[in-house]
Amino acid sequence: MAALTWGRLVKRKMAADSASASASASAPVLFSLLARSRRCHATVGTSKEDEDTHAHSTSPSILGPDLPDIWSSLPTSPPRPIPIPIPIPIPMPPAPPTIIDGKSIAQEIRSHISKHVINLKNSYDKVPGLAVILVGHRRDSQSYVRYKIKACNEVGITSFLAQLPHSCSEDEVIDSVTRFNEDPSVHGILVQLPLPQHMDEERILGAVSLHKDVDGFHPLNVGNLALRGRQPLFIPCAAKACLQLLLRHQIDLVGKHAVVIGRSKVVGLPTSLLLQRHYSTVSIVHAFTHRPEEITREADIVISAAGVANLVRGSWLKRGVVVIDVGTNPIEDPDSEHGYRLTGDVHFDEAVKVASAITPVPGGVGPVTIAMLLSNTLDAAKEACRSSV
Ligand SMILES: NC(=O)C1=CN([C@@H]2O[C@H](COP(=O)(O)OP(=O)(O)OC[C@H]3O[C@@H](n4cnc5c(N)ncnc54)[C@H](OP(=O)(O)O)[C@@H]3O)[C@@H](O)[C@H]2O)C=CC1
Ligand SMILES: Nc1nc(=O)c2c([nH]1)NC[C@@H]1CN(c3ccc(C(=O)N[C@@H](CCC(=O)O)C(=O)O)cc3)C=[N+]21
Repeated sequence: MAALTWGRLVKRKMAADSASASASASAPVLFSLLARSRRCHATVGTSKEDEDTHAHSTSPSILGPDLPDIWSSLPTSPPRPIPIPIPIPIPMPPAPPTIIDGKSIAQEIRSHISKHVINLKNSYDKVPGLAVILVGHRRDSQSYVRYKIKACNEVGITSFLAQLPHSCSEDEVIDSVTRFNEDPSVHGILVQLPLPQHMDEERILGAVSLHKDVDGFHPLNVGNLALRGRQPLFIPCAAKACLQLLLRHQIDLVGKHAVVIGRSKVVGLPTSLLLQRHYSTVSIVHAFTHRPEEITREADIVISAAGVANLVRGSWLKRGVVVIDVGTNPIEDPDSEHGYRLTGDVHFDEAVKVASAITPVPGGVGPVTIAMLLSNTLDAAKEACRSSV
């Protein structure tokens, strides 16, 4: 409606001008009216997006088909002085953000892995095997282990599960690790974390054979990831998943400022190392970082793995930033089936208004992390074939 009303005013003004002014004056008049019309419509919308949409959509209506019907109704007041035309830049509306679909990327990766598993079976009569060691009865750990086993079944990887009670000794866990180290049908070993507090995590993880360390937590694999010119045998799955999501979306990493929130061996540390290998400039934010929002606001890419629900607010982010949310945090929700739901580290509803691309939780990094575990297991089985011929 507003567009039409202004269109009519324009025509009235033109009619008045045409009655008094010479033909040579009409071009600047039209230009000034166009400019004013744009300015006028810019006030109609309530948001920046509205402004831009109106600025684009109204200009044709000024010269539109309703032009002749108001020639007869002239304005009663005298024409106002014509302002000097000022060209108004018309900003392009921001493109809607890409919601990175981890589920479908994981599906693609899994079907690729399935084919390789079949090839390996046909060519070498070898089926990749993944062993998972689960200590205790944490509900979240049990679910994650279930997902891993289900994913193995889907792609034809054999899975083995050792379940130990919370009260077992560190040596009993090491015994399980040793048995799987020696079993030729097991190519990858994963000790589900966290372990009970009374256990020395580093000792247990250090016992996993370097060649079966599909989690990539062995100190030699971590060291080789950190050192230029060296190649780790395995890279931690969540870090690989983050890079997969970025690379598959053709997000340029070279020279970009990436901020990683968290520095754990599971996610933060390997992700920051991997980003450096891809030539990003990396800042690390952790629990002791002062004013983290000042650092994230400078980032082209933010990867959050703090385990703190809704830590990263929209105001922490620069417009156009790419956001990868690794955090998987259960929050109470009496309306959902299990009394809780999962949420990320990033306040999605705020961040989605600022970001150019963002991963959701669930359905972002998580499924790709599991796909990377399958991929590492397949690599371990291939390597075992190579070393046995
Ligand atoms: N989607 C997926 O595939 C995966 C998701 N996850 C999820 O990612 C999250 C992190 O996991 P994980 O690395 O194992 O967790 P950890 O608890 O081991 O590490 C958390 C890291 O975040 C930092 N941190 C904690 N609070 C803050 C804060 N307020 N501000 C800034 N930094 C903070 C800690 O800093 P400091 O070192 O100083 O203590 C630490 O480095 C969890 O939600 C987990 O469930 C984990 C693995 C895979
Ligand atoms: N040795 C070891 N290696 C790990 O890699 C490891 C670990 N221990 N301990 C726990 C964390 C956590 N982690 C996740 C993996 C997948 C999802 C995942 O698939 N999440 C789904 C949702 C799952 C749901 O709905 O419950 C998603 O985000 O869409 C989440 C978290 C791996 N971790």
